[in-house]
Amino acid sequence: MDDVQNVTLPTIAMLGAGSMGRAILSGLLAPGVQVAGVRVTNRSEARAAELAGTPGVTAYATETQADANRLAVDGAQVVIVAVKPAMVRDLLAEITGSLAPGTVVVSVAAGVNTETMESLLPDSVSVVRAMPNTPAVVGKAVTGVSAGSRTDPDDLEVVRALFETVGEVVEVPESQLDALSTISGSGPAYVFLLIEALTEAAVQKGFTPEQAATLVNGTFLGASELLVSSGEDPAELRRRVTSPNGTTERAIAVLSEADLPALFARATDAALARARELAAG
Ligand SMILES: NC(=O)C1=CN([C@@H]2O[C@H](COP(=O)(O)OP(=O)(O)OC[C@H]3O[C@@H](n4cnc5c(N)ncnc54)[C@H](OP(=O)(O)O)[C@@H]3O)[C@@H](O)[C@H]2O)C=CC1
Ligand SMILES: O=C(O)[C@@H]1CCC=N1
Repeated sequence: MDDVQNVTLPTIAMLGAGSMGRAILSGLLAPGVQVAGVRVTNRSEARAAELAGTPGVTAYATETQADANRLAVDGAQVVIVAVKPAMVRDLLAEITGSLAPGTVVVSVAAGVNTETMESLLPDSVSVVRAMPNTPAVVGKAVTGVSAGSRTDPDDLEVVRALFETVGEVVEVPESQLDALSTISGSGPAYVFLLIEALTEAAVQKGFTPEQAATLVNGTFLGASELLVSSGEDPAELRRRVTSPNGTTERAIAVLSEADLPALFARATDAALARARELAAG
């Protein structure tokens, strides 16, 4: 991701311009990324209209143009499906007749597996699943990608290049993609929850909301950068903050009572169970 210069991508159709669709679009439209063309569809006209003015983008709203999705995929080499999981099957049924042989359909939808999607599309179309996360907006996504049964290495390379425009890409077997989603797909929400909680504690201690945001956001950013740039074990970095018999030790003792590893295991198990419900349709 550090060098997205000279990336050339084929014509892409993005179906669904919600949180995730727009986050991916921000990477595709970044300087240095050459895309043969970008077509975007969205159900509501308001969001499509916001994007319609973007240079290089053609936007359609299904609300006002019934064949918007079919128009967008016609001639596109890569189709990104970024609607809610419950809508994926209907959307694929809608576009199946408009896909050219060799098109790569990439779904970012949680749960819905490639076998289901392949069964709804022609044999000549390859299906890939991707699980990005919202830091794509700032070029810091982590995206898991998994090939379907009809995906050849070139297809996967295109998908990798596409998601590298918004961050890092990790290839995993599809059997692990829902688990990956519970970690990095949902992960930004866990981090924001921790930030919200620590900010609330700061405000309770008398800091203004602005001061609290500076203290907490700066601490998360600084700690993350320290972790990544030092390459050290987070447990060791934590120990360096925790002076023997000091203040942090008391705080960590309280936090440890909550058994955070067990709590995160339960939370991610719950997310995984939901992915399986979504897979069932
Ligand atoms: N949010 C996240 O962090 C992540 C989400 N995902 C996946 O991304 C997908 C989208 O999630 P998210 O962006 O959060 O959801 P949103 O509800 O924000 O986005 C979905 C978008 O799809 C549009 N839409 C609905 N039906 C159609 C249609 N038939 N044709 C074209 N557009 C349509 C909606 O339009 P309207 O303006 O009318 O609502 C909406 O803008 C989900 O499958 C989710 O599992 C994956 C990884 C992370
Ligand atoms: O909550 C969801 O279902 C999606 C998938 C991962 C992140 N957001």
